[in-house]
Order: sequence, then C-alpha cells, then structure tokens
Amino acid sequence: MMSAGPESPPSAPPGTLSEAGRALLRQAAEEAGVALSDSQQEAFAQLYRRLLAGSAQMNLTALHDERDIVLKHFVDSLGCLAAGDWPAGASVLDLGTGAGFPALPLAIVRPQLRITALDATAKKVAFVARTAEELGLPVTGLAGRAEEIGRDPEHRGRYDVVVTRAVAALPVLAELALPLLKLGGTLVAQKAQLSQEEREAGLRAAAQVGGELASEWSGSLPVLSDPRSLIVLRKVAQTPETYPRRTGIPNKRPLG
Ligand SMILES: C[S@@+](CC[C@H](N)C(=O)[O-])C[C@H]1O[C@@H](n2cnc3c(N)ncnc32)[C@H](O)[C@@H]1O
Repeated sequence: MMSAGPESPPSAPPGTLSEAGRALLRQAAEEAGVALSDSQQEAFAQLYRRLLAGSAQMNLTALHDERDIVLKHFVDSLGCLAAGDWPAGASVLDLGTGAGFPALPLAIVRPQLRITALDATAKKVAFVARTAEELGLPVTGLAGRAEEIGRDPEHRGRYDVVVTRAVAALPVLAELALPLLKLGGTLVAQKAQLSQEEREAGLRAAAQVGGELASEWSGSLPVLSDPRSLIVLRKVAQTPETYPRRTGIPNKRPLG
C-alpha cells in the first residue's frame, strides 16, 4: 500500500469539517459581511458533524458534499442578515426550517435572538431542537403547519421577524407569515430568484393580509455567485381573521 507523500494534507476523519472547509466558511462568511469568531467556526464544525450524522439516519438534506453544505446551507443562511440586523431579544420564527436553515446558522452568529424553528415534519424539528440543545443555541423547535400555527393564539401576532428560505412562492409566504407577526414586524423571504410576476403577486397578497413592501435586496451567493434575492414585507395592519386559510389552500389557491 502506498503511503501519503509529505505534501498531502492530513485527511480529516469522516464527518469532520476539513481545514479547507473551515477556510472556505471563513472566507465566504466574510464576503457575506459576517466575520466569524473562533468559537462560531467551531460551532459550524459541530453543526456540520451533526448534520452528516443526522442525514445518515433520515432524509434531512439533499446536500452531502462539504463545499455545498458550507456554501449553500451555512453561508446562504446568513444571507437573511442582508435585510438588516435585529435587536437583542427579538423573536424570530423560521418558517419551514427543514434541517434548520436559516435558524441554526443565524443562532450561531446572533445568539442574542430568540429563534423558533417551525416545520411540518416533526422528525426534522426534533433534529433541529436536539442539535440546538447540544450546541447551546437559542433555538426552540415547533412542529406543525404554518396554517394552523398562524391561528394559534400562542403564536399569532407574536413574532418580530419571520425568516424563510426555499419554502413557497411569495403570495403563499405572505399568507402564512403575516398572521404570525406583531404589527411593525417583518417577513424576510430568501429567494434564489424572484420573477417580476411572483414579486407583484406577492405584493398584492401582502396587501390582503396587512403587509407592504419594506425593502428588497439582490446580490449573489459568495464564491459561487449564484443569484440571490431578499424581499422584506412589513406588517402595517392587522391580518383579517380569515387568514391563513386552512391547510393546503394557500398553496392551491394563492392570494394575489
Ligand atoms: C425545501 S425545504 C427548505 C428547508 C430549509 N428552509 C432550507 O432552506 O434548507 C421546505 C420545508 O418547508 C416545510 N414546509 C412547507 N410548507 C410548510 C407549512 N405550510 N408549514 C410548515 N412547514 C412547511 C417542509 O416540511 C420542508 O421541510
């Protein structure tokens, strides 16, 4: 058997974020405007290990390559900060968190937020809650459909911010998220690309549920340069009691 030459970098044990992966994370996060401390880098390395271990047991994410996970999950999740920063203690709900994106990366870099990670799939929520506990992150898991959570007095009108990435078209997101926000709160929707048609339908839908356009941003994912956009809706009026409609209807018959 041939031994590795003196120039070969030592290979990391499986599930460990390699030195190259750590360097990529630091560089890409910095490009996204976030300078990671050593302890935050370590938290991402632990998140990486837990994500790979969790993926071996259940269908958590379609991404398995280190570079993809670093750029398309970790760094992309930080893109929601382009909408602006939130004060310490702000309540943030991640609608459709999946394996914890953007909730977990956001909690690593903004540990003073109070984050609720909502998903319809209970086992994904259990993974996110367990991971957050192990990493000491301020994330609470919440299993359920946004259509039902948005009618629950414990959650309706309770959040300063709703963030969401890769979940639904903007008209659907407006109907699901606006009921959950306090007056003056904001929905930050992370999109790969937002067509003019989706944007306009989203703004018409927002008007029906008490929202209006607050700001928008378009740019690209660090290193890969894939297009990315953010659209921020502000809640300016109470959402009529009829919204959100029952499960499945917002998708089947979108507002707008
Ligand atoms: C494509 S995944 C995206 C996950 C994560 N946000 C990310 O960016 O990796 C969409 C997630 O949204 C959840 N979801 C879709 N509609 C939902 C709803 N109405 N209420 C709660 N969760 C929902 C799904 O269960 C799924 O986990």
